[in-house]
Amino acid sequence: MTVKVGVVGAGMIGADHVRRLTSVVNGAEVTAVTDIDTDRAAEVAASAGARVAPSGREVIGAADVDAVLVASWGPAHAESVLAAIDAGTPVFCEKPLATTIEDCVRIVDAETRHGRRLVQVGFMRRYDAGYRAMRRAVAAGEIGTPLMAHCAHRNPTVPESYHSEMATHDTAIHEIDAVRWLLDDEIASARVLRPRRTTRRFDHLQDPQVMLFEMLSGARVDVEVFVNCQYGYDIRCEVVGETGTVQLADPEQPLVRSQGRAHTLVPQHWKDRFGAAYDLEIQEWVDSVAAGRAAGPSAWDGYAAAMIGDATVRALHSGDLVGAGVGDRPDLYERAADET
Ligand SMILES: NC(=O)C1=CN([C@@H]2O[C@H](COP(=O)(O)OP(=O)(O)OC[C@H]3O[C@@H](n4cnc5c(N)ncnc54)[C@H](O)[C@@H]3O)[C@@H](O)[C@H]2O)C=CC1
Ligand SMILES: O=C1[C@@H](O)[C@H](O)[C@@H](O)[C@H](O)[C@H]1O
Repeated sequence: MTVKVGVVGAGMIGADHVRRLTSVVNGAEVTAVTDIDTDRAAEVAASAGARVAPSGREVIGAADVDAVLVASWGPAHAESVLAAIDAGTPVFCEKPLATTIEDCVRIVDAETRHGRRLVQVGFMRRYDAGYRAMRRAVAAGEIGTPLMAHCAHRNPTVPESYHSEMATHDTAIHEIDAVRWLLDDEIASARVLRPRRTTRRFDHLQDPQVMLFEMLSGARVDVEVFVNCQYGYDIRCEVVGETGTVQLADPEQPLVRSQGRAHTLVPQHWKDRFGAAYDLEIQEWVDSVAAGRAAGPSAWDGYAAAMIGDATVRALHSGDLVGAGVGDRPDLYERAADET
């Protein structure tokens, strides 16, 4: 079966996913593309030989669309995801699932009423070979009971429109999901430390930030977010257990020895660092649609990340310890131990 995909949002990552669906992934074809920027939609649709649709309404539920990929701006995600659930259409939604808790709850409720999972959220770390190896090591008990995790998320620079809350909602949201999944645990509370600010920042931006999470098990997680680190895109993670540690491996790069120096390259962009993970994420999504069973990060994971994100932002502003209050996972979202 070839899965016919309709795309809502053809910006930077939307266009990259269209390229991926068209020339990397097996078993998929892009049939329709929409974007509020109609020139952009036309250009990206042409690159895939797809039709241009005037809005999401002409994509979601259309006869030539088996599944929908949502890569519009965060505030527009909920409308498309809810429309897809209403049409009974599988939907891949880039992170965040939605930008308000209320919309995340609406999505979880709609999917629960539907009775079958349709939504996958774009937390691509779960498809990265290094993170998968770490999760296998933790799950196999190789490091004993996890006690702590240390993470860092560094971007070289961000545009001026990036503000302090985005360090959580846009950036650390990946670590929030990754540690819940790596440790098979839930985040219970958050605190945020404000280190000395880099001078290479905008006045409105607290950068870096250090987020401190306590898991329900009592394990502690620290996440450094530093989005103007200048030197590259650098993602780090180490889980410390009772009898050992497991550390995220950097993607393989050649080590060059030349002119008395040894050096290797640091990726400059998330597209390069996680390119293979995005490929696998979209391939596994297409495969799950073809098989008729949703897998991967769920709407519940998107909701949980939003709850924890809100608590983290409140902690940033107040300086207090703030409870996340995620609550119990509904039965629909219980997952098999080997699932992503
Ligand atoms: N998983 C990951 O690592 C990444 C995820 N993202 C997420 O992907 C989403 C898109 O990000 P970018 O591509 O970087 O942004 P972008 O600004 O390049 O693209 C967003 C596109 O959505 C369009 N759009 C906005 N509202 C729309 C609507 N109602 N209907 C149709 N199109 C609409 C805009 O015109 C724009 O072309 C965001 O949610 C972002 O957080 C972005 C980068 C990396
Ligand atoms: O999702 C992403 C961006 O939206 C975000 O702005 C970056 O900080 C992340 O590294 C990237 O993975």
